[in-house]
Amino acid sequence: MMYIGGEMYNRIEDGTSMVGVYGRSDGSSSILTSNGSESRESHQSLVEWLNETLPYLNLPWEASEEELRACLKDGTVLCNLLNQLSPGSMKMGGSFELASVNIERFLTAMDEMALPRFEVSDLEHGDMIPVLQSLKSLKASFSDDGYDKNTLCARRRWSLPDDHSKGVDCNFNDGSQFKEASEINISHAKILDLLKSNSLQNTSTRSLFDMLDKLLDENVQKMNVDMSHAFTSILRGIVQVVEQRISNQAENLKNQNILFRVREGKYRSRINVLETLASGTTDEIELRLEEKDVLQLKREKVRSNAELSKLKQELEIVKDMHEKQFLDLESNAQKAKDELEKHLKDSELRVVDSTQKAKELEKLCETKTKRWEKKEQRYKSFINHQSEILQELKATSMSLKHEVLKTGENYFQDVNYYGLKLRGVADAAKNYQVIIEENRRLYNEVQELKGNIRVYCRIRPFLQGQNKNQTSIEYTSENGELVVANPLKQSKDTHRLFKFNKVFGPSSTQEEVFLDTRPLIRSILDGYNVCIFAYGQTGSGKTYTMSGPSINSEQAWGVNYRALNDLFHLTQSRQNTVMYEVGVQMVEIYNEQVRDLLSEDVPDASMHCVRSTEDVLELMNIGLMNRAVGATALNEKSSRSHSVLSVHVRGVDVKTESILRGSLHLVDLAGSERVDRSEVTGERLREAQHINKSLSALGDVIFALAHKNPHVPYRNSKLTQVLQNSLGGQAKTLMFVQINPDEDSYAETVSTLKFAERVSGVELGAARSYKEGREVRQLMEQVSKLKDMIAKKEEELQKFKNVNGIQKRGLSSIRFESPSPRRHSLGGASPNTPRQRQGSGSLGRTTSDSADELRHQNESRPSSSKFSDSDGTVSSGAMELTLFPETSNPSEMFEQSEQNEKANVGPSKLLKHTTKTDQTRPSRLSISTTSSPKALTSSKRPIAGFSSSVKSLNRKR
Ligand SMILES: Nc1ncnc2c1ncn2[C@@H]1O[C@H](COP(=O)(O)OP(=O)(O)OP(=O)(O)O)[C@@H](O)[C@H]1O
Repeated sequence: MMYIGGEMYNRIEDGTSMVGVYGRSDGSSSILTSNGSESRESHQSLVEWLNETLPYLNLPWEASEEELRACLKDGTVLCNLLNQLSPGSMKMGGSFELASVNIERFLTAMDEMALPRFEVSDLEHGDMIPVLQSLKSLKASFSDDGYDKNTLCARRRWSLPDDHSKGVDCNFNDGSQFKEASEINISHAKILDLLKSNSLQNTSTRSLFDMLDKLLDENVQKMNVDMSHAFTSILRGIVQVVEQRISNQAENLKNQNILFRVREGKYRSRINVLETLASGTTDEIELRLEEKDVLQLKREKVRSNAELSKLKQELEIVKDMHEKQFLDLESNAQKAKDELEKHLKDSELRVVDSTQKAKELEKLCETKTKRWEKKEQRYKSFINHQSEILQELKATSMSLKHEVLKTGENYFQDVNYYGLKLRGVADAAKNYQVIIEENRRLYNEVQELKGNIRVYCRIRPFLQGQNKNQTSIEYTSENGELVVANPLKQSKDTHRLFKFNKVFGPSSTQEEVFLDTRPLIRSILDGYNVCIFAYGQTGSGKTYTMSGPSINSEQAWGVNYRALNDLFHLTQSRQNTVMYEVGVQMVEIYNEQVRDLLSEDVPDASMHCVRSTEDVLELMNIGLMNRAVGATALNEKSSRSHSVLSVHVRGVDVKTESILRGSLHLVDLAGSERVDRSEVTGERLREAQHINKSLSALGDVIFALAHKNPHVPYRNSKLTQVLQNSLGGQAKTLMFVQINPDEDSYAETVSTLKFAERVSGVELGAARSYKEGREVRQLMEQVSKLKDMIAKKEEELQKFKNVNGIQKRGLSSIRFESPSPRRHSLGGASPNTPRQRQGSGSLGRTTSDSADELRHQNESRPSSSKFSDSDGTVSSGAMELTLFPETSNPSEMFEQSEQNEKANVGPSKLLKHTTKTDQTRPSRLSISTTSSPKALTSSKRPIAGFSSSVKSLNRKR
């Protein structure tokens, strides 16, 4: 567009300059000057025309070029001239306007009219011909024979008011408005207004093209639908104007061509006139004029001819040029038209395209805008939320900081506080063990004073093949606490707490167990009666605790061996002050029958004097071998009987000759489990029933003792009869409660522990030692002598009765009144007397001796009445006598011991020995159930009281 516009513009200029060239060529100037008259004529006509147009000029008719220059130099005249020709076409800036500005404004107008122009310098100080030529052209344009259309057209072009101070384009005020409009992107309405006001007509072609360019370049992208229509309209308007101009130009050119032809004709006619003049009047001239003039004329003619031919040539050239120019212009116009149309189509397509794109863009923009708005909203809310959270976090962090600081302070305070406390605790902990020991000792002492039955609990370790994880033992403590729980039921109710004097865990050794038992055992050397029994279900370790798994290893020894071993050591260490005698009995209660374990052929308890540990071991071996052992599902070697090992000690103080008597009963009870669990039938079932019966009788006795009942049912079983002295008397009693740790035994364990708990609450009263002083002994001897005397007197009396029948009745009545020795020995009113407890105190004595003793015992033990047997058939005291016999005359026991010593035999040999000797001299230590010859031959001398009592027991079964 620019190119086309620019080209067109140049063409027009070229055209103009051609005109100028035509007007201002040196040739023409010389022609004008050479043709003085015509030149003058034209000069004069120009001056004339100027004066006519602007009368105030009042130029002289023959005004020189310099005069004209002076007149036209400031440009005002030129502008006024145009204003005069086309009134109001030029806005005059007044006297302040610069000359160059006025001239330029004039020249621009000339350009627009496609009239030849001149240079400002020409007017100022150069050649005036171009100036004059230009004015002449102007004059010709506005002359009557000139082309009014052009004039009108030209007039239209520069007739609008203009801001002359804005340079070349400033002439076209509306064009500049368009330019501005395009530059500032004027509104559609404004563009349309411009179109309607037809201002485009007055805009230069170049400006139009510029405008178009800018519109296309800058606004097509931004254009919306409405704008695109306006834009199309503008384009159409511009194209129409350009077309119109091109056609005008073409018209102009045609007119100029015609003008040139007219002029050519004129020049031709003039040339003809001049030729005619030259040929027709030669003679006259020659005649009339002087030869000088003729020559001058000839020269002028030649020159005119030359000039004419030159003019012709020039005319031809100009003609050709014009034609060529015309053709060029036409073709250019056509090209421009085509290109413009093409451009228009392109523009339209682009506009449509742009419109579509704009629509799409608009839609896209809308959706994007919406999306962005949504996003913005979301971000805003997110940021708000975040800032709220941040605030909260800040607040939290502050509070946390405070809290941390506070906690830190508290922590340090606490640390200091607890440090102090800890120091206190550490100090206390140092003494804790000591205090615990002290507490235990004190507790035991209190228990001792109260006479409580001590209870030690021992937990058997898991045996091989048992699952160690399935235990019912939850907790054990040093101070005798034990918690059992049912592992099959996971609730708190299943947890049970028991408290005993001591709890030995599975890892406790035999030695540890004995160490806690030893003080008790040792007390028998001080004259106390001690009973230790082991209670628990089958396989819970009763035999293990009491006897140990093997007698061959000292480490494995149970309480029995260790106790006797310890006693021997003690008796030896004390032998300078006290002379001790130790006798041992071992029986078992099987199916409610008492059986001696040390003498096969003697069914009742036989006493065996022992002097060393070896003696004891030998005796026990015999006892263990004789013990009834049966196989059950629970324990292969489960003993089905209660075994009782009794140790009797008699000590004589060397200095005071006072006598100490103490006894120790070590009882290994049969398994306490229920019958149904033993899975036994027949004989085994009967055994189990007996065992259970005796154990429940034991429980009843303990229950009666715990409640301090006036009646204690000792007689309900052999076991309770055997243990009567230990349970009800003023003895020291210790029970080992044995438990299995496995979960299967939970029920048995709990029932065992419950039983043990009841036992531990039983108070027997403070234990008392039996010490017999010399005086008492002397008195007893006196009593014995007196008894002997009475007996003699009775014998004499009997003889006398036999002699005198009359006196027989009276004697009988006396005998009836006197208490029966047997009755006394069997317990009578006070079976629990010391003599009865000693049992063997009546061994080898007469019934009168027994009666004396009984009397003595009644005096010394009035409180024993509570154990009296109401029916008088057999008393627990009788059992006491049989199992825990005491020789009233210790020398008998020593006598026997000495005999053994002389024979240099141990307990087993003693058995044999006694077997042999007892046939002739029954031992006082031996016990038999009957006084039959068989019994007498069974190595021990039968004890009347014991025999009868055992018989009675067996009868009771
Ligand atoms: N403390 C223990 N350490 C190691 N093994 C033990 C312990 N206690 C018991 N045992 C073992 O457990 C098994 C059963 O023990 P024991 O025979 O002493 O039980 P019991 O209660 O006497 O049985 P029963 O009522 O049938 O006589 C034995 O093999 C024994 O060696």
